[in-house]
Amino acid sequence: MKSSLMDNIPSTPGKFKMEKSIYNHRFRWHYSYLAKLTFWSFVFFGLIFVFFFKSPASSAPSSISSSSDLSRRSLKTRSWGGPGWEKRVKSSAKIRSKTGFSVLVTGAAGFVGTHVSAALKRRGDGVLGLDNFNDYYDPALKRARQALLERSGVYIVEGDINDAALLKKLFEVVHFTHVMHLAAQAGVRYAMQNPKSYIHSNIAGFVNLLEICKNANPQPAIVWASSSSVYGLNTKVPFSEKDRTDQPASLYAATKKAGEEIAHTYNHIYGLSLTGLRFFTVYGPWGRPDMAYFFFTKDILKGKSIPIFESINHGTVARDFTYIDDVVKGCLGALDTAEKSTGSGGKKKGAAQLRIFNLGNTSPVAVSDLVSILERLLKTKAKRRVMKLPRNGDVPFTHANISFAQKEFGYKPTTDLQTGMKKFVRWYVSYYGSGKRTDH
Ligand SMILES: O=C(O)[C@H]1O[C@H](OP(=O)(O)OP(=O)(O)OC[C@H]2O[C@@H](n3ccc(=O)[nH]c3=O)[C@H](O)[C@@H]2O)[C@H](O)[C@@H](O)[C@H]1O
Repeated sequence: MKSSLMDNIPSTPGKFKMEKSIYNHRFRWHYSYLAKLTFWSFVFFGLIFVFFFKSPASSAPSSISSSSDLSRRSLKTRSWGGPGWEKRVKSSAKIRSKTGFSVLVTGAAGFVGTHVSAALKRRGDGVLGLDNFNDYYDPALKRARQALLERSGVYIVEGDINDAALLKKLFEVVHFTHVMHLAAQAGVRYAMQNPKSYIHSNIAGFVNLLEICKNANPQPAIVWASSSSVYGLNTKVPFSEKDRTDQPASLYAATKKAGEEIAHTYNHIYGLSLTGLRFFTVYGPWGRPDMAYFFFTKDILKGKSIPIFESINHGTVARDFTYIDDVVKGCLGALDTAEKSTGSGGKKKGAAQLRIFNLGNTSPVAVSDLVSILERLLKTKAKRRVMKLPRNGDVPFTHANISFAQKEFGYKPTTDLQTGMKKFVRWYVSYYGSGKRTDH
């Protein structure tokens, strides 16, 4: 008898210890009632599930909808999707001049991204930003840059370049003519601490973006940030685009070099127009706190000692420091001379443009001279701690030959380190005060 009761009642049998003969009818009634309840509960929760996971704000291709992804997405409310969001995206990307572009700027809350976005917007291009606001350095600075851009009409979508669904959606909402791809894991030395972040952003993220661009119709032209670090252990100076770049000294450099090779592949197979820009130690207002000139400034003001690297036999370590406004001009020049991609819907129709340019200053300065400039501007003596260049991926010097960029789009840097640092220090003091704040 017990077994038949168990057969009939699928759940919590202990609650139903009753005599079959007397309660037979009641049982059947309970059973059918429970079955209906269970059925409608399934329908109800099923509808809730469909509503939350299949709404436009969270639509994702099956490739990324593993259970862990789903739970992560359900915990973090999507910050994109919906009619209001699409309206904002369209308005930000709207071209406001006769010959303007519609540009997706990845890494728009980053240092170079913010300046480039503002410059494009100023001249009437439509600009939509994308940034994941990661905490590699103080996200508050990225938020402040975002606020700055918002005031000039640039909206930054919060998301990662690895998010295929988001990128796809952006290209559905806007027919971007250009992509200015500046999102990356930056920093040479940090690659030893967090190597995976470089693979995630600089390789996987770049490929993800190229996959979306190759399928877009029309395909955009892409200008993206490579790095002077690709020259690695090259000793021929000044560095020319024709020089060898097969000896990277850091994983950061290796991922940027990989990006250049990946760009070649997408250009070759799919007809994407691709221009890589090798930036040389870019500095200026709203800069990156992980860079030496930035934390030297902070530490000099605080009276903390600063490590100054020197190469073998007390040789100077030098950089071709390049001021942000000059780099922005280079970025715009590259965008303006970028030819259209030739493919559509993932198919190549003809040969497309593939370029690499150095964007440097062509006058390297020793790091110890940078410190002297900062001392003068800050009116404070630095506590110098000179030390041997650690084995951290840093190279002893960089020096750009910029004749190719000059020839192609008239690139001509005009700001020397003294002048540029003056502007940086003025911004730094107005933003952080003269050294008391410690939150960066
Ligand atoms: O051109 C690039 O493509 C790269 O430029 C930048 O790298 P770098 O040129 O290495 O700049 P940065 O770290 O400011 O060090 C400057 C100098 O200070 C020296 N340095 C550094 C730290 C220290 O404690 N002491 C020191 O002497 C150090 O040895 C170096 O000589 C970007 O960070 C990078 O993301 C990438 O864009």
